[in-house]
Amino acid sequence: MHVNLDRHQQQLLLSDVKLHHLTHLTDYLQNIQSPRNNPLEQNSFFHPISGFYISSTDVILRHILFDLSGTFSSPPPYSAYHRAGPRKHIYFQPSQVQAAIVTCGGLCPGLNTVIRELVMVLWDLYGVRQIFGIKAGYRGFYSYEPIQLNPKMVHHLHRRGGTFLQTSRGGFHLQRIVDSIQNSGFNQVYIIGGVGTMRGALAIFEEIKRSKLNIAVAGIPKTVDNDVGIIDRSFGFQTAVEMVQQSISAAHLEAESAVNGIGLVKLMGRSTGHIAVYATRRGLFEFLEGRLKENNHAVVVVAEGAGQDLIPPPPISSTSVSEGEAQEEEKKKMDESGNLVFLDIGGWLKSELNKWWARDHPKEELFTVKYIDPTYMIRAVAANVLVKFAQM
Ligand SMILES: Nc1ncnc2c1ncn2[C@@H]1O[C@H](COP(=O)(O)OP(=O)(O)OP(=O)(O)O)[C@@H](O)[C@H]1O
Ligand SMILES: O=P(O)(O)OC[C@H]1O[C@](O)(CO)[C@@H](O)[C@@H]1O
Repeated sequence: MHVNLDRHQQQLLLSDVKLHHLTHLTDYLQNIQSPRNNPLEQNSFFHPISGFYISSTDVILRHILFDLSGTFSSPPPYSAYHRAGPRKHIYFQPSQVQAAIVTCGGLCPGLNTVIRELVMVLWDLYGVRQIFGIKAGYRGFYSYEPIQLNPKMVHHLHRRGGTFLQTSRGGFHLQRIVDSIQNSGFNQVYIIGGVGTMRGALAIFEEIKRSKLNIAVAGIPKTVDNDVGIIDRSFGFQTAVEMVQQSISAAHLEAESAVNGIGLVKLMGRSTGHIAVYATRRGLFEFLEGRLKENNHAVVVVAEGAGQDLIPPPPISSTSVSEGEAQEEEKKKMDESGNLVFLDIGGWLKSELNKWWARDHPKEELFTVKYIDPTYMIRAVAANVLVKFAQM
């Protein structure tokens, strides 16, 4: 990007933009059918207006904030990605599409809305009739019969939290999954999930490409943790933030209604946010001291991944454990997908706060800590806005 600024004129030239290549079926399949007009052209209810279709020159820049004064210049190249959305020409004949939809990982508000919109768009706008739900995450590809979906089945889904298809962690066996996709005749696979799920989707796609299969894979990122690269946030994030407000407000009221009251809230988000907490932890007690003097109450919000190295691990069942037992203990620290299972920073912090008060305030002043852990209430709710989807 070249920036040339003077008082009368501002000129911004876009160069040095690096468009990341998005592998297309035509990149590795020779005998692919020629593209056909999008069936939306013939749809009696939906008339695409000019500019509706996304073309290969529509891009989205990775960074959208720039300092044009040059004080904090960001070196090129500037990453750009293809935009998702409906194309004027498509490569699959809708009558030959067999679509599979799967949700993996933890819950996030809006999963059901995405499932519903996928089914509705495929069915109503594109005329696809073979749409299947894969039960319980990646393992569902090889462990359960697919569920055939239609608009009637998913009609009310957007009003419900959770995932109608169920979800799970672990169970990622690449070859079994790809074999099952192939044996079931799926040629469009929609994979909804977080960062782990997206890694899995990429591995599936790489295998499909390596085997030169005519199967499209679409990863639909969801995250309440904000830990999926490239995207700033996904559907459901706003709902989760809104849900948190109730807990923070409850913590605030509890704190305000006590003498020297502290409301403590633990929030999900894996390690997201813990850097900020690390940066401030040394001054936490000093900060609270001042806050209580000034306000008589305080609210502390702590990220679930914070301070893990400070919390003493739970005692190992026996002092002389065998190697096998020690390995079992190690495994308990990971969930089925290999994510670290966090120790409870909230419970530990509550007890540390009480100890601090007893130690440093010998005058027997009143002190209350109320700890709220809204963990699953934040994500196990319906999304507050409809997530609209119109891409294929
Ligand atoms: N590197 C990886 N390669 C292939 N599959 C993976 C990888 N990491 C995780 N998976 C699989 O992806 C699925 C979801 O992963 P995980 O449980 O970590 O949740 P997630 O997608 O990160 O979502 P959440 O944010 O809710 O944790 C699991 O079935 C897991 O086995
Ligand atoms: O459902 P589980 O396995 O308890 O997962 C909890 C984790 O899932 C998330 O809610 C979503 O990734 C994290 O914020 C949290 O650490």
